[in-house]
Amino acid sequence: MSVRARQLRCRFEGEGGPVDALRGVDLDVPRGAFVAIMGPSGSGKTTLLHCAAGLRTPTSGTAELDGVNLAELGEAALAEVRRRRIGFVFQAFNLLPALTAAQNVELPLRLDRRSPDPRRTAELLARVGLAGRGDHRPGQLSGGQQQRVAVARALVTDPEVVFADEPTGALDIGSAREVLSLLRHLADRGQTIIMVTHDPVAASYSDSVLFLADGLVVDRLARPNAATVANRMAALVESAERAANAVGVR
Ligand SMILES: Nc1ncnc2c1ncn2[C@@H]1O[C@H](COP(=O)(O)OP(=O)(O)OP(=O)(O)O)[C@@H](O)[C@H]1O
Repeated sequence: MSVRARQLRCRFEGEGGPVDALRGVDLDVPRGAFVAIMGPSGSGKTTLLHCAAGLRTPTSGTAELDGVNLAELGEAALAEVRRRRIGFVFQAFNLLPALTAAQNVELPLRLDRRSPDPRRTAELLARVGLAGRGDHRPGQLSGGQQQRVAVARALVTDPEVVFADEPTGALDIGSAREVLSLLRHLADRGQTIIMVTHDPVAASYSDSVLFLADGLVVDRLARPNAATVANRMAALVESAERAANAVGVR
């Protein structure tokens, strides 16, 4: 599934006044591409992911999946697209504490009134390194294990596009590598992957990196390697800090 956005703007009414999280962002991700989104904290990465996936309505601009403008879908059709065609890994995992790991993974199928196949659930848990943990509840799992349950849950419907918000943020190096290799494999098979990350090594698994700063796309990098990504990020963070200091001085 291709993902496209044009001139996305998103304004939040914050306590200290309005915040423009996105100020005109374009996104073009062809089917089967793996794109990483990076940028300093607060640059709009999560907001972009939510708008592109139809979880949030932008203030203006358009988000399209396979050429269909999400704003033109009714609530029911949009919910169906989200249930059947999109997988989303939330930054805060969003697991249900009363359900086991396996039940959490199967939830998107049950919400779609489909019967889960326990073998497929077990296989997915094994692929994220959680073989034999299916009957544990989130409270009995480490943060990294919970994050891997969240990744397995996003994949259970075999979605055409996976949006992942820092899917390796809580993982040790070995588990992160497993999850990233899995995402890379899915992209090579034709699933589209859009991943927010702070980690240059994670970004190096992608086909291209989009850099955001202050709600705008400020750079792009094709065929990234970790060192080049780290250099670009360092430059971006430095200029964001310089801009913040300049505002403070004024
Ligand atoms: N619900 C909200 N209400 C008010 N302001 C918000 C809301 N969500 C995000 N923002 C603001 O919008 C801006 C962009 O937030 P966003 O979470 O998209 O950034 P981010 O790049 O994902 O940050 P991080 O790397 O810290 O997760 C920030 O200034 C944030 O404080």
